Amino acid sequence: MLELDIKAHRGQFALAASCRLVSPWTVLFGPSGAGKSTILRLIAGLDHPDQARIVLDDQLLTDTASNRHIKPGPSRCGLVTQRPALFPHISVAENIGYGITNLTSTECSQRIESTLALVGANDLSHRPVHALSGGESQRIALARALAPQPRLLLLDEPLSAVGSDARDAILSRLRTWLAEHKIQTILVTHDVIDALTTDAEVALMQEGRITALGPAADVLAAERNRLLSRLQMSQSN
Ligand SMILES: Nc1ncnc2c1ncn2[C@@H]1O[C@H](COP(=O)(O)OP(=O)(O)OP(=O)(O)O)[C@@H](O)[C@H]1O
Repeated sequence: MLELDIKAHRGQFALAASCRLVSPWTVLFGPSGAGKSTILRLIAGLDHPDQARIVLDDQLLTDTASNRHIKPGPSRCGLVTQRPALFPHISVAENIGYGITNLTSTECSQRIESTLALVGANDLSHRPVHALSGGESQRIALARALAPQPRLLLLDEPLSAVGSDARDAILSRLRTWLAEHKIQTILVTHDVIDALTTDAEVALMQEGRITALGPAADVLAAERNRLLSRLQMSQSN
């Protein structure tokens, strides 16, 4: 369970979010500029809040009142941003192995291989980073965040440049793997279908606030109906 109570300002934008995410897989949905990326960066500890208390199960990640926080990095959470920033001077495999600690080199190689399989990218293992396409870079950035097996994973539109069939396959494998490893995950997506097909708990964010939280079919009922009527209109034209 992830408990959030966060207040922050960015220029004119005010974020004030208070909620308890109990589902292991939450989709954070909302219009552009609602504050989705901002809240993920605050949870990851990369930005300073005005005030925050963030607790993951029994672990206090941030508490501004007592001035305590766990520093950003794999020991706090994994974060995949919209624009993957891979290390350009090392190989794909080395990028993925970067955050892995406490494993022998054989175990580390196995972990890299199995993580590459999860994102459907075993053939990219020895590629130089500069030779990756946008979608391939996103897969490797996702694998790099998964490899240390953090307790919390924050995914900000991680597969937006990957085609829909491949994305569905990766998300489906990922759901199973995350459940097996008990990794709580927040996924930001603009895609209603991603949220509906993964049967997610959805947090709706609008103007810096969480305005609804519940099963995708309830929270996204209006979006789903809009999508269906667009499909019907396109079929009748
Ligand atoms: N450093 C900053 N200074 C001023 N305004 C900022 C800053 N960072 C973010 N904002 C503003 O905060 C708001 C929320 O931005 P954020 O990137 O979190 O939205 P988002 O929901 O992730 O949007 P999108 O879906 O387009 O990625 C936006 O209006 C943005 O312009």
